[in-house]
Amino acid sequence: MSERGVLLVNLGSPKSTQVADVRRYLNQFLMDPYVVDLPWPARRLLVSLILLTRPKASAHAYASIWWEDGSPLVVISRRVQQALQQQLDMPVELAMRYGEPSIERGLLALAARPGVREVLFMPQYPQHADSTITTSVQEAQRVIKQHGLDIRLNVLPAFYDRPDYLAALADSMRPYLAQGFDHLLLSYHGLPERHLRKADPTGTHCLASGDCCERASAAHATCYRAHCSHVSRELAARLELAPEQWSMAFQSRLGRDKWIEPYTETRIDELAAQGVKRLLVACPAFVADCIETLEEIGDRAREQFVAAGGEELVLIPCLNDDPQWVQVLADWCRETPRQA
Ligand SMILES: C=CC1=C(C)c2cc3[nH]c(cc4nc(cc5[nH]c(cc1n2)c(C)c5CCC(=O)O)C(CCC(=O)O)=C4C)c(C)c3C=C
Ligand SMILES: [Fe+2]
Ligand SMILES: [Fe+2]
Repeated sequence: MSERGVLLVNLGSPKSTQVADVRRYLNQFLMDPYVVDLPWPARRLLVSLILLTRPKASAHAYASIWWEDGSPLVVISRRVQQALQQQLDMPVELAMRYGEPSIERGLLALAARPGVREVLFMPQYPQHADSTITTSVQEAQRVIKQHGLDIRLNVLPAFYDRPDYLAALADSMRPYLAQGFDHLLLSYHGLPERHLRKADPTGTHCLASGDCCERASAAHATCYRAHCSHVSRELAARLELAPEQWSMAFQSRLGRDKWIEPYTETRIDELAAQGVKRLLVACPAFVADCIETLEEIGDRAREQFVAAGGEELVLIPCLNDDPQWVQVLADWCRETPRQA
C-alpha cells in the first residue's frame, strides 16, 4: 500500500477529429478564464466568434497528424504513464485538463486506491503559465472539494531549471545536431503579453523593458518568458552552440492581442532570408508531440521555410517516452518530499 499516488497532467485533445468533437474541446478550452482571460460576457462572445470557423480548420489540422490509436498528445502521455508505472510501486494515473481522461477521473481513481493520502500532481509543463499549470491545479482543487476527497495535493512546479530535465532534453537533441545544421530555432508556445503582466507578482517588472528576462527579478518565479529564456540558454550551453547558431521564438498565436515576440512565423522567414538552408526546430514548451509541434512546425512551418528559400526543416521530437526522461520523472516521484 502506497501513501502516494501520481497524477500526470497534460493539456488534452479532442475526442476525435470530427468537427463537433473539436468544437466541444475548443469551447471547454477557450472558455477557461485562465486561457481567454476576459470577463464572462466578452469571453463568451469572443469564443463564439472563434468557434464559427476554428473547429473546421483545427479538425482538418488534427486529421493530418492523428494516429490510429488517437491524438498523439494523449497516446504519448499514456505511454509515459505506463512506462512510469512499470518503474514505481505507487499508482500512476494520467489526466488531461480538457477532454478525457479528465482530472476528475484521475483523482477519483487515485483516491479510491487503499492507503493513498497524497497525490503528487505533475503538470507536464517545463515553464510556468497560468493558462496551463494554475488552471490544472484549480481544477484539481475544485474536484477535491466537490467530492470531499481525503487527499493532499503536492504540486510539482514548473521544472524549467531542473538539471536532470535539461540534461535529458539536451541529450535527446544531440543526435539531430550531429547530422549537421545551419541554425537551431527553439520555438515555444506563445502567450498574450497580458498574461505575462498578470503573472508578475511585482506588478512592474515583466515587459517593462526589452531585456527584462535577462535581469534578475522576483517576477521570474512565475514568468513564462524568463523560464523559456533559461531553458534556451541552458540548451545552448549544454549543446555548445555559438550565439549565432541558435535563436528563440514563440508560436501558436490566436486572436488579435499582442503575444510575446519574436513570432516563429517571422523568424522562419528571417532565417531563410539570412541564407539558412538546414534549419532544426525544437519545441521545448512541450514534453509530448502534439498538433502544435507536428502540424504547426512539422508541416506548416516546414512549407513556409522551403517557400522562403530554405532547403530542409527538421523537427526535433519532444521528449515523449524517451527512457532517460521517464527515469527523471520516476526519480521525481520517489524523491519529492512529502507535503507536511
Ligand atoms: C488564448 C489561447 C491559448 C493560450 C493562452 C494557450 C497557452 C498554452 N497552450 C499550451 C500547450 C498546448 N496548446 C495546445 C493547443 C492549442 N492551444 C490553443 C490556444 C491557446 N494556448 C488552441 C486553440 C489549441 C488547439 C489547437 C488549435 O486549434 O490550434 C496543445 C496541443 C493539444 C493537442 O491536442 O495536440 C498544447 C500541448 C501551452 C504550453 C500554453 C502556455 C504556455
Ligand atoms: Fe495552446
Ligand atoms: Fe521578464
